[in-house]
Amino acid sequence: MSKETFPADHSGQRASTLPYGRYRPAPEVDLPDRVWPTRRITKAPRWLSTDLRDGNQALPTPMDLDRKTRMFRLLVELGYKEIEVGFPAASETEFAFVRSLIENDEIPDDVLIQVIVPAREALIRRTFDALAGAPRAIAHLYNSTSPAQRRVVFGMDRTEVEKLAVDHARLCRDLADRHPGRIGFQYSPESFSQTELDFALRICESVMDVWEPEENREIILNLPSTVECSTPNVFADQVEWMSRHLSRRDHVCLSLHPHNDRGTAVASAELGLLAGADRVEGCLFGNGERTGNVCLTILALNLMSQGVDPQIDFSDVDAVRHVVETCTGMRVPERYPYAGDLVHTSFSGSHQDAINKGLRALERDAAERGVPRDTYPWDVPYLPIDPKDIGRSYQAIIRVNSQSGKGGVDYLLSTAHGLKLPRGLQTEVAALVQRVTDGEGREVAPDELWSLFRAEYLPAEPRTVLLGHRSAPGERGQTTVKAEISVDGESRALSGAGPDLLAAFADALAETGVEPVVLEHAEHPATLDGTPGTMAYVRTRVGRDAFWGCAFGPDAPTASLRALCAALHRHDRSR
Ligand SMILES: CC(=O)SCCNC(=O)CCNC(=O)[C@H](O)C(C)(C)COP(=O)(O)OP(=O)(O)OC[C@H]1O[C@@H](n2cnc3c(N)ncnc32)[C@H](O)[C@@H]1OP(=O)(O)O
Ligand SMILES: CC(C)C(=O)C(=O)O
Ligand SMILES: [Mg+2]
Repeated sequence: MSKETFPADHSGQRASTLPYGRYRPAPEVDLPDRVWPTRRITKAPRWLSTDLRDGNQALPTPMDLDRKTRMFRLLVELGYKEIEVGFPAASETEFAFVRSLIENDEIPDDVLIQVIVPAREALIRRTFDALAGAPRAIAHLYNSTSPAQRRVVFGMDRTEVEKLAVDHARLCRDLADRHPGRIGFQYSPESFSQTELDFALRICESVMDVWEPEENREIILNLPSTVECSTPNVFADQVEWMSRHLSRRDHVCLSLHPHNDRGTAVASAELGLLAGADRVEGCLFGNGERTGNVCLTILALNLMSQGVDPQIDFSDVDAVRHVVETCTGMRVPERYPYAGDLVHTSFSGSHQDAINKGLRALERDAAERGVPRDTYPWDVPYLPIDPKDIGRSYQAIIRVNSQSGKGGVDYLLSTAHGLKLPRGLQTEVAALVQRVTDGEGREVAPDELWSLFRAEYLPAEPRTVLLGHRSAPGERGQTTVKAEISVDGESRALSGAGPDLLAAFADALAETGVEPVVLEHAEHPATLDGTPGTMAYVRTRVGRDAFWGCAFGPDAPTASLRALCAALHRHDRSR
């Protein structure tokens, strides 16, 4: 036994040349009695889709009027009740889109549109112009608050930035008071996640002093991680701290707007909800600035996977993906949670085996308990949810390459062709397929797998063909058989006896010079090329070797005897 320490020390791991010393860790939040780690998410938050704003502003080619309209209709259909429809002061297209929604009566009564505007007078006035005639809307005012933004973008100190927010909040209120419809307010201290908490609180409080939230006049305070810059637990601390310190909390809807710079926007949103947030802003499939906004699809389906109703209809996630890809010109990658092409697909053998067994167990248990399969509690290894629940078929769940094993092969042959291969045969077919996948370094498609199987085990023209047979009970419980076969085109009549029909046929075949011994036999009802009948599998020893053969027939006896002939055919071929 080696005297080396185990686990091996990592002294061989070298310091990188990355300039990590340039970066500072996110400050910790002083919140020793934080409660978010002990909580659970038990209901859907309020959702806001910002696909038409943050998503749109991040596209190489922003959506035109038609695409924006298509996206808006999709969001309504999915069940979003708060939709940020744009930045009307940004461009003619943005302005025209808001106008078209209002003028064409596109906004259902139970849907609130939101429009964003920075703390700049001309842009605020233009934004309210865009809202003319809207019975209800949310005006979303923002300005950045972090030290870096105060210093380099605004060249202002804290007091000046606070005044910027307050003055423009006041303008929003004046314009809203003159608007005939009902305008709600949202304020975002942009770059909240990089802002000192005491300043974020102070500026939110000052804006609230202007907007005066009260019973039936809620305002939304939206906490963006404009740039995600800490682990999600730190973000959760920031949110809990704000939630606890805000005055008028009962009249504030606390909203989150996580970006995904560190790849943890989903975790940040989830922990932020535990920390007391009421609402999440994000985009379908995580579209948005840089690495995107938090993905609304993942958040919703994560809830579903925990037994919580997300209140958004992702029952056909591929259709949603199609519309989003068409409207944005962006592609959802293969490994994207829930919606990527490969995320419900398994190539590796042990995964396929477990999925195959898990799906069969589910079918069996549901049937035994008389519960419809689609409502039976889901517990299939390697599949966090039933792909069918989000409108995906099982077709691509298992794909066969050199990493695959018998479970995968069995799954494909059983789902596509209704075969129930005996275990030993599964192993053999898997090895046959491996020779192609490994040898040629490629995947074998379901149709090719079927062709390979048929060519090997279901020979169209076996050497020995069963032309007919009759069986009868014989002496001492034996079965006798009279069979007519042709070998290499030459007809022969044979007879034999044995403990069952197959053994009797094997006995009869001895007259042809072979002496097969039936080792295993299985059969089940099946349909081949549209014809109903029986599929049979026979493993027989001939000499020192054993061979599987399979055959289809109109009835079980015929299929079984033909399967024995198929096994002999393989024996002959092997010589
Ligand atoms: C984090 C976010 O996603 S916020 C949303 C950002 N979305 C967008 O920027 C998309 C739409 N934007 C636009 O169309 C344009 O940038 C416009 C119309 C808003 C403004 O365009 P311009 O007037 O040419 O200004 P530009 O964007 O180049 O510069 C921003 C100016 O506004 C100031 N500013 C930026 N944000 C804010 C804010 N929230 N409140 C007040 N002033 C702001 C900057 O300091 C800068 O001022 P300066 O010109 O005195 O230096
Ligand atoms: C909420 C707004 C201002 C935003 O998109 C952000 O901060 O990321
Ligand atoms: Mg954003």
